[in-house]
Amino acid sequence: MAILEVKNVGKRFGGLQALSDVNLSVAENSVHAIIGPNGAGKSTLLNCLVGKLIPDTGSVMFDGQSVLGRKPYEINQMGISRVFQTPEIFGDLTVMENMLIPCLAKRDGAFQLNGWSRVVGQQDMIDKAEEMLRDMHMIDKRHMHAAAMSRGDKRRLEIAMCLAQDPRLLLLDEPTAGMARADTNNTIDLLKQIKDERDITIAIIEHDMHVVFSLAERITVLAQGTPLVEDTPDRIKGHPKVREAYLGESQDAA
Ligand SMILES: Nc1ncnc2c1ncn2[C@@H]1O[C@H](COP(=O)(O)OP(=O)(O)OP(=O)(O)O)[C@@H](O)[C@H]1O
Repeated sequence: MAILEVKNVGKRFGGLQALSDVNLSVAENSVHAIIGPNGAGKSTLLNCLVGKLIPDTGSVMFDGQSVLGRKPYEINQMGISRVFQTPEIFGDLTVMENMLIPCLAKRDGAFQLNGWSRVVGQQDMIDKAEEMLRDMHMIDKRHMHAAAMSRGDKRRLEIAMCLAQDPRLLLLDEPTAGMARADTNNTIDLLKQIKDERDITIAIIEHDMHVVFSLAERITVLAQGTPLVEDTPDRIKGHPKVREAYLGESQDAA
């Protein structure tokens, strides 16, 4: 069963048709990758899923409900969490303080600026944040300032913050961009662990074909704003249209 159904989505920026007739069906509990050359429309599509952009045409249904016209925080509350290309964490706060923010937001519906005062003495919030850090193998870093961590650990923290909201769909926008190979491999292992241990669907935009082929069960290839092909990783690897439009760009991918 599909948890996310995108039908005939189009988006124009002035004279540029960034997306046209995009259809995408993401099966529940799968890992679905969206790949394509630079400028293919991947980020625009993701932005249409989370309420940052409103498509000109088409529909986006999550778990049978339309996300169109909803604000990003409402879509987040429906169960869609997004991890950005650049980790969105609070560098001046400790790892534990960062973790408490989504825990509070989940409980209260939104994070309030006076939220900290309400954490004091609330052991259940602290327990939840610690449990998440333990799950993500970050408990020993809980007193560290987030800014002092490696790029891989920042990404790990951001993913942990998304998971604390118990999303049903996790959207990852180039989660390994700018990472060294060791951090990339750790992120692959982390995402595999998340997939194995949770009732969650993952949609991932990624340029690194090692990441895509390590994780994805289905792949949609976008080119010039429209899906070129959708198939299993094995079939995508050998698909002549894909090689021509995308994989030909990278020797790694062949
Ligand atoms: N806010 C905007 N205003 C005008 N044009 C935009 C805007 N956002 C994206 N575009 C254009 O839309 C097209 C698709 O961009 P998009 O960022 O979605 O591609 P992408 O596949 O994510 O590329 P990349 O892999 O380089 O991140 C590009 O030509 C881009 O310049």
